[in-house]
Amino acid sequence: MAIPLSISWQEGKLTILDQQKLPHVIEYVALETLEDVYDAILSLKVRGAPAIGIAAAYGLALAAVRHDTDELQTFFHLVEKDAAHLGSSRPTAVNLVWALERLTAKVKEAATVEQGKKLLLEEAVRIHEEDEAACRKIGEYGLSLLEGKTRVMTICNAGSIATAKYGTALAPFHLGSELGRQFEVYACETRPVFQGSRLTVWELQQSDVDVTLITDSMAAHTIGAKEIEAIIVGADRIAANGDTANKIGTLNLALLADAYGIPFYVAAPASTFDLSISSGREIPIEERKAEEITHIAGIQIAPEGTKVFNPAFDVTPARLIKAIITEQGAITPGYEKNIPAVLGAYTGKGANS
Ligand SMILES: CSC[C@@H](O)[C@@H](O)C(=O)COP(=O)(O)O
Repeated sequence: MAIPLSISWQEGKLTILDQQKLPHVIEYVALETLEDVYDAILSLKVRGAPAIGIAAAYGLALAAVRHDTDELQTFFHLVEKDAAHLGSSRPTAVNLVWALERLTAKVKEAATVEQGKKLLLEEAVRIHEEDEAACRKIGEYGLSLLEGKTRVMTICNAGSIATAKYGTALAPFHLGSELGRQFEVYACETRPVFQGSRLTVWELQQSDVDVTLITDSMAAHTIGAKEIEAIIVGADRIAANGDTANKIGTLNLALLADAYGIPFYVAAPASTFDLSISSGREIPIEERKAEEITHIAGIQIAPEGTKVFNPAFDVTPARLIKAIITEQGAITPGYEKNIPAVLGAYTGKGANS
């Protein structure tokens, strides 16, 4: 058994694990054009904040290779146009624009178009490698924070396949498995797209982690009945005050953790912080199509024409978060002050504004 990976870059080829088909079909698809990458992000073939950023970075670099011009300013203009297009694929996970901004800044160092194409590819590879290292660190810090705790609940999939490797919220479980430390993980199925049942359960099983599936509506009962000791989730965007957007249903768990008096942890790399916004009120919340709720696996489960509200994310107020676990260490409340103090040389979105 091994920790599954979802993005591979080998010999100039980008391949992703099609997360829409999991867990029944394990299929890797090649993405060759800007539109391939845009569609893969939009359709959730590649998903999870860090993985979206990595895929978009490769997508921008791949598209640049095909631009047929020797004129540097024209090339820069085309790269920026591509970045704007990719950046519009999904609005909430800030890692997407963070990665694209890193590439569009990097390419400006080029003196020729050929050099620009090379710099873009190198930067995409760097983002990919840095994310794996960051997630491993998050796993280590997460393990210390969860010292003495065994029964932990999570939602969505903030795992290896949502990142370069290891994941964020799931990183302590993967590392724990490697080190012989066994957790009992309770995974919420995560309606409407079932990232919990389809992805988290599958991924943790690959890593020999003891995982139990529950429906989202069972969380309150399960925390009491199974004596859950902590909740850990990922993040799509964290504002300067610590307010955190993550998969819809996360806020329910944070409120439950507060009611039960158990710690609620967020795990995320520096690339998920958006210090250009002061609070969660400014985080754009993606609304997805009605069919995600009215249909399950193509079968209609609600009357024809049913009115639907389908926000893909919610925002957990910072006051409910016991700590935010990053690659630089755990950040504790007093977030406005403690986020910059812990992230130090952080160069993410809004950090230098
Ligand atoms: C390490 S992934 C963290 C988050 O991106 C994850 O928890 C999440 O909300 C993913 O949402 P998704 O809509 O599946 O992309």
